[in-house]
Amino acid sequence: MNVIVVKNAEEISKVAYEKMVKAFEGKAEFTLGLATGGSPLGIYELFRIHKPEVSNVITVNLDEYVGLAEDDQTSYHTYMAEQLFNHLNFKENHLPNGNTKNLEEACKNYEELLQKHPVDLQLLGIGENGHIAFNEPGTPFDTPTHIVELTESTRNANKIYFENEEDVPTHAVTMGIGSIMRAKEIILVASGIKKAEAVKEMLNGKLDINCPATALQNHNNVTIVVDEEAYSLCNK
Ligand SMILES: N[C@@H]1[C@@H](O)[C@H](O)[C@@H](COP(=O)(O)O)O[C@@H]1O
Repeated sequence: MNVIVVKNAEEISKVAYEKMVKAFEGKAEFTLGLATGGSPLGIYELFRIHKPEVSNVITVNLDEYVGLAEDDQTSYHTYMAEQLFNHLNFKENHLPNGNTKNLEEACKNYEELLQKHPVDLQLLGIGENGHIAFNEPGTPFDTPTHIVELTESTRNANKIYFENEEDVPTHAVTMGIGSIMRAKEIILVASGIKKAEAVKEMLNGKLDINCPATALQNHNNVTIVVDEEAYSLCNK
């Protein structure tokens, strides 16, 4: 894995943004995999400031909570609309459907979409427990898009986005590790000391389903962009 260590979150966003734009500019069509959470916010801000040409870009997001209406303030649909889709004219935008009675079918449909539009570049964050998208520890590395029950640790980390703790959904629909690994290129961003343990495991640990991000060791085109704090436990 190619590792770029920079000073802080702002620098991470700059490096990731520039790599992403370079990848899709001038391409007839490009499928860009996007992520939510705190980590990509600075990247999306740069998109809003610089407004690159994205009419050739189809976006596919990693995941969505189960049981929230698309226009719910805390859904990932709303997050993406507010951060990006209301500001730039992408060719198409897709997120998994977590608000349906037939979640199995929603997973199947999303996997079909990914087969139709293979991801050229996938942006990822990493959870404190090493999860990628919502693939929690214990998820086999070949899983397609599926329904997950969120761990206490993930619900805890994400509760800041909800008014009440009990509002944090218990389940989500997520691209699987198998789906993510099919992306031709992956950029993972992580900043801050809270991510240091997960980053260390991902880079220095053995392949282990208990740290989903270690799966990335098997991918041939991954760039990890981290700040000094997130990298601080590596090689120690
Ligand atoms: N489903 C998202 C992940 O895609 C994200 O990478 C992770 C880290 O979030 P943050 O960037 O806020 O630390 O949180 C959530 O669980």
